[in-house]
Amino acid sequence: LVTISSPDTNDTSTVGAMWTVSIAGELWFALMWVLDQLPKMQPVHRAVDVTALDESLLPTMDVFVTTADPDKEPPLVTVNTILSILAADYPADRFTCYVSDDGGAPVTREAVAEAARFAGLWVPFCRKHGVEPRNPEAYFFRPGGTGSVGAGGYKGRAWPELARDRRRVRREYEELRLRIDALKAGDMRRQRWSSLADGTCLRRRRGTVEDHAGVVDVLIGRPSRTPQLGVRTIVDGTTNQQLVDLSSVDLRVPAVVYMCREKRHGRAHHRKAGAMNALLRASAVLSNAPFILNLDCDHYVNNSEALRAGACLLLDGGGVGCDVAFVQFPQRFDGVDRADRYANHNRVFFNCTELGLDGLQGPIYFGTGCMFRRSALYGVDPPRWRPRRGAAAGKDDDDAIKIKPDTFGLSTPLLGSVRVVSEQCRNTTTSPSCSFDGAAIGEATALVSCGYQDGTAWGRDIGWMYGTVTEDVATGLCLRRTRSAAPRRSTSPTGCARSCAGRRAPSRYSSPATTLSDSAPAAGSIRCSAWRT
Ligand SMILES: O=c1ccn([C@@H]2O[C@H](COP(=O)(O)OP(=O)(O)O[C@H]3O[C@H](CO)[C@@H](O)[C@H](O)[C@H]3O)[C@@H](O)[C@H]2O)c(=O)[nH]1
Ligand SMILES: [Mn+2]
Repeated sequence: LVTISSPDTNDTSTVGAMWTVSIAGELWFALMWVLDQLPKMQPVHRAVDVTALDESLLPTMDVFVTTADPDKEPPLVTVNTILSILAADYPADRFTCYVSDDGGAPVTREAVAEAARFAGLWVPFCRKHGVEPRNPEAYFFRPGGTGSVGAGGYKGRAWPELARDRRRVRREYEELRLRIDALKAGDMRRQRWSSLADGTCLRRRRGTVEDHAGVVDVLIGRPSRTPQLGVRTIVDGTTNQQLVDLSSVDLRVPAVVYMCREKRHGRAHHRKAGAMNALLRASAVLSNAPFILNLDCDHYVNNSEALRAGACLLLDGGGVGCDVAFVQFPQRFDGVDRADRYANHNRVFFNCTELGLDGLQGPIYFGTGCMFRRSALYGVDPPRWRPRRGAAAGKDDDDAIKIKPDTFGLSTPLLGSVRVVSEQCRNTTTSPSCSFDGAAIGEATALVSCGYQDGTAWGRDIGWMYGTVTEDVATGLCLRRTRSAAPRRSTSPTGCARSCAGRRAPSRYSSPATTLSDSAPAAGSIRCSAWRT
C-alpha cells in the first residue's frame, strides 16, 4: 500500500483515500470475523435415544406442509413430501398431516387426494420392509436411494420378498406420476379455457390465485387406536390383482387434512406467515396436538425416525424439555452434486453455526424442518417463567394462563383449545380430544377466513410474525424474547422428563438444533428436493 502512487500526478490525496478505504474495509472484515467466531465458542452436540421413548406416552403431532403455486412447486414434489411424512415411524393414530394450498389450485387438491390414496399402499410397504428414505421419488430414482440397489443396504427380513414388493410398488408409483402429469396437463387446459370464458375467475398475481373461498377438507380421517393387522392383501381396484402381501403389517395411515385459507382481493395475506397461522388455528379445533412440525412442500423427511427424535428433545431436552420452544432440523439439498462442491448440504451453517448458537440461547428457526411446541407459538411462557400466583395459598398454579379473546379472536372452540394446550406442558401425554366432525370442520373453515384475524394479536404476539419477508427468523427470535421477570425456579420440571437428550442453559424458551442425520443412521433430518423456489 505504501508503494502505491498515482503515476500521472503527484497527487497523494487519491492514494491516501484509497489507503483509508482499504484499511477500513480490512478492519470491518476483521470485526465481522471475530463476531462470527464468538457464537461458535460453545457448540452443543446432542444425541437422542429414541428407544427410550415410551411408545404409549408419545404425544400427538400436527405436521404442516405449505404449498402456494403449482407452477413453481410441482405437485409431484408436494405429493412426495406428504408421503414421506405419512410413512414416518410414529403411531398413525397420533399424528395428522395438514396441507395448506395457498394458491387454491384444483390440481394441488387432486394431487393431495392422490397422495392420500397412494399412502394406503406406500405406508404399509415402508413399514413392512423398513425402507429409507420414505419419499418414493428419492427411494426409487435418486442416486442415494436404496430403491434401486441390491440386497446390501437392506434392513428387513426377506430380500426376495422385498425385491418383488418393490417392483410392484414402483409400478404403482410410476402410474401415480402419470396421473399427476395428467392432472397438470388438464389443469393447464382448464386455465386456458376459463381465461377465455371468464377472466374474472383467474385473478392471478405472481402465479397464485388471489381470490378464493376457504376450504378445510378431511381426506383421511383419524385411524383407529388399535393396529389393523391380518388383512391379507391390498387389491388393486381396477384389475383386482394382488399387489403386496401385507398380512402381518399395520395398514393404518395417519389423518390427512387439505386446507386452503380464504383469500380476497385487496386484503393482506402475509404470505407464508399467514398460511402458517391459518394452519395453526384450523388444526387447533381439529387435532390440537401439542407439537407441530413445519415443512415447506419441497422439503421431505429424510429419516423415518425424525418425528420421534424431535419429540424426544421437546419432551426431555436434558430434563428441561418444557423450556424448549422448537427443534430445528438441518436442511440438506439433494441431487445437485454428490461431492457437494456448491455447499448444498449447508454444512457450515447447520453443523457449526447452529450448534454454536445452541450453546448460547438456541439456534435460528430456518423456516422449514422445525418442530414447535404449540404453547410457545401462542406466546405462553414456559412453566419456570410463570408467576407463582398460588404460592401464598400453598398451591402452585403456575399453569393458570390468562387468555384474552381479543388476542386470539372470538372463536370459543379456539379459545378452549388454547386453554387446553397452555395447561398441558406438564403433561403432554394426555392427548387432547381430536374431532373431525362437521361442526369442527365448519369451525376450522371459519378460522381460515381472511377476516378472522382483524383486531387480534395474530402475527404480532402469537403465531408466525407478519410484516417481514423472513418471518422464520423473526418468529424464532420472538419465541425467545423475554417478557416476564427473571425465573423464580431453577429446578427442572419433572413431569415430562425422558432419558434421551443433551444439556441446556436457556434464557426463556430454548431451541436445540439437531445434527442427527450425520451422526447415526437412527436419526432425523429434513432433506430438500434439488430445487428451491
Ligand atoms: O404466499 C405464500 C408464499 C409462500 N408459501 C409457502 O412458503 C414456503 C416458502 O416459500 P418460498 O417462496 O419457497 O421461499 P424460500 O426462499 O424457498 O424459503 C425459505 O425462506 C422463507 C422466508 O425466509 C422461509 O419461510 C422458508 O421456510 C425457507 O425455506 C413454501 O412452501 C411456499 O409454498 C405460502 O404458503 N404462501
Ligand atoms: Mn422454497
